[in-house]
Amino acid sequence: MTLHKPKILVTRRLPASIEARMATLFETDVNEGDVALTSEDILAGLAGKDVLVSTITDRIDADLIRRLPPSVRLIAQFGNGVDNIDLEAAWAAGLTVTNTPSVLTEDTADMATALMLSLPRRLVEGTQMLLRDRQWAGWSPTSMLGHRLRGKALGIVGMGRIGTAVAQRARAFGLNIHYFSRQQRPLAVETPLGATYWDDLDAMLGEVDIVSLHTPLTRDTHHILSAERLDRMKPGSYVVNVSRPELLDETALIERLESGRLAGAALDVFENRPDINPRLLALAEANRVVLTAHMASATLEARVEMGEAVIVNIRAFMDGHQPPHRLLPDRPLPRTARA
Ligand SMILES: O=CC(=O)O
Repeated sequence: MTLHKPKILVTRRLPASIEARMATLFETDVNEGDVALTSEDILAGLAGKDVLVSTITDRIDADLIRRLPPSVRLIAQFGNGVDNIDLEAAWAAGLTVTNTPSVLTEDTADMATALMLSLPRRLVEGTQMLLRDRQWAGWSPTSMLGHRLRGKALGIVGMGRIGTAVAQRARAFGLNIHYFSRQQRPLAVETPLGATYWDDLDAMLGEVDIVSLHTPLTRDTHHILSAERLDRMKPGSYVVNVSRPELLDETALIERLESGRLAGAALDVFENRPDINPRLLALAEANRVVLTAHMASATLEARVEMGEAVIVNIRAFMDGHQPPHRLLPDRPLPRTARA
């Protein structure tokens, strides 16, 4: 049992209800500025604290971990992905690390599905025509023709919680589900989805019309959609990425979109954010890609539930219990700690 209120540093603003609850439960310092803190700012803010509440915009690398004040024993990440944290270094330093999985699964899957629909059905283009170009194409037998989703094949890379939720939605749209994953999912998962498991990603890529990435960024998955693999995709197919930008070779993707080899891409994450590659912006102008601003899990509901999960993790840990979302070294490690 803790005798004092846990002292926590929160590196970004959180929904008001979560900040209010944290203020009653903990001695809370919030980064009011709400821009990503530097390592030095994080370290200065952590003096005398018990817990670092980090988010995916913080770079928690081995150097920062080595320099943490000894009072800090928990990194309670507000987020599902933890590729911004050097987990090996954290564990080696005896720290506990938690995240907030599950609560953003459905919202992220909704967004991936919306992006998947937006490409062949020219949703953004239709809006642009009315709004930017003030043009009315109107109904005609030949105007604004897209492509039907039903009957096409979707290849999901990473059939975890989010990948499975995407498959459920895609199934309702009549897509045939294929997936590549570290492990084959049980029949109880596969059968209702009519899902086909591939243990060879290269082979799957040649069979599907849309590839959607839903794997965490680890040492093994960095550029899992490499230039060579993009070349294995069917001509005229689509890429959807709401996961992490480093899962694909962005330059190689751009080249294949520019050449017309691939029909389109819908991206929520970008290698050089916030400076999005101008070639991607030009492709967006030409309605070849749909770009959103890392907002796949951005619903108020998800953010509040993520905040609640952080609170539960902190309280359990500080009371000497196992936090429900403790990360343990039983999964592939993130590739790097990155901003
Ligand atoms: O990208 C969002 C997350 O990992 O929570």
